[in-house]
Amino acid sequence: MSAAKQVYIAVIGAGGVGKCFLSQLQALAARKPSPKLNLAYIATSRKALFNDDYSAIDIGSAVDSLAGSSKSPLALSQVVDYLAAAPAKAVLVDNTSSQDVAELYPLALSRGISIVTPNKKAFSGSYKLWQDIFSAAASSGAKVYHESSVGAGLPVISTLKDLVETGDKVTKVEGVFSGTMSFLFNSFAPTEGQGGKWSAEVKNAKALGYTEPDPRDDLNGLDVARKLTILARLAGLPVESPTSFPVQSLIPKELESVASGDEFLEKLPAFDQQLEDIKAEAEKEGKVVRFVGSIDVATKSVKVGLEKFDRSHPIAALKGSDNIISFYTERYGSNPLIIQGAGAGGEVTAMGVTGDLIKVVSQIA
Ligand SMILES: NC(=O)C1=CN([C@@H]2O[C@H](COP(=O)(O)OP(=O)(O)OC[C@H]3O[C@@H](n4cnc5c(N)ncnc54)[C@H](OP(=O)(O)O)[C@@H]3O)[C@@H](O)[C@H]2O)C=CC1
Ligand SMILES: N[C@@H](CC=O)C(=O)O
Ligand code: NA
Repeated sequence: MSAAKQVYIAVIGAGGVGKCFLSQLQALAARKPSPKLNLAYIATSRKALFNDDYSAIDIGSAVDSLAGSSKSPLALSQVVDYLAAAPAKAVLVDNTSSQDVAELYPLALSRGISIVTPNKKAFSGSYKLWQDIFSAAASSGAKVYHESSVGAGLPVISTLKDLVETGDKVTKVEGVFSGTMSFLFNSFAPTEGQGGKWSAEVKNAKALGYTEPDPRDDLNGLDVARKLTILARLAGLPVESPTSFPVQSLIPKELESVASGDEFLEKLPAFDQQLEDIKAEAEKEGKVVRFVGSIDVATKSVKVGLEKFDRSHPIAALKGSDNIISFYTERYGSNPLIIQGAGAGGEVTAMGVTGDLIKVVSQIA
């Protein structure tokens, strides 16, 4: 097959999502699509695997080979140089939650490298970074897709883009945007039965691969704030940052300054009563508490935090790590367009990433 029929892929990050992505990529590559998908670089923060002549890394054994590799990762700007010099078009798949990698996107895009990622940092950082990313993509023609940055593999971003690009007017977006928060409240404050201990459920959410690498990024509301920042920007609001609107944190004040996520998890059981009190207050009204977010486009207001719901409300009745996202628009009137399903987990998140890769490859090769 000629070089022109190949697409070179670099993968940064091989954790919960990255490993699932690699197995989906292996299945995709085995289907022998045209063009051929050539894994040319893979790295974690400590190790890398690549060949100077761009010969393909075996996808099926990439994780094991990476663990045994003696190569250090290239500096991020060198990753861009390496991909820009590849014999055909290249895609950078960022499966990290790194701000440094996110800040590389404008440079990569400006050099013709497309980006596919579940990482929220680039799209919910400063508004300038957002503008730099999309103007670099517009000038070079490189593509940038980030479906899994909101609602994991659920078609949230593609749906919102379709609404906006087809001329509908989005008036409000609301719902449950965190798989971790959904799982925590569904198991700690279920609509029926007792529920588990808050700190134990936080550990479970981490073990199930729902949390951010540091679970405090979920519990402080910032992960949901990032998702709302992304959706608000796509709906036309130039939100400056995820800290420019009210966000409720569930981190106990006493633990705000602990040094690491592990130390936080160790100390959290001593503060379980704080969440028990919130749960009991809702129960007194016959309700359950849930962590939600909303964007009101007309008033330009975005907010994130706890609210009480009747037990029969669709938000109260969610299961597992499910998200529920309602789009109110002029066309849909008072019956919103609703998207519901798993909002976290390696396989469903990787599905969004692999789906994005398929779209990019079909456009660039
Ligand atoms: N888990 C989920 O359900 C969802 C996750 N996401 C997003 O997906 C991304 C990945 O999440 P997840 O897989 O759970 O996280 P993990 O912590 O499991 O994996 C992160 C991976 O990124 C690597 N990494 C981190 N920083 C760097 C860096 N600077 N350079 C190279 N590699 C780096 C880590 O390597 P090392 O171990 O060496 O540090 C690790 O391999 C995040 O952005 C997250 O927000 C989005 C939707 C759902
Ligand atoms: N930690 C996030 C992962 C997906 O974005 C969540 O729990 O929703
Ligand atoms: Na999504």
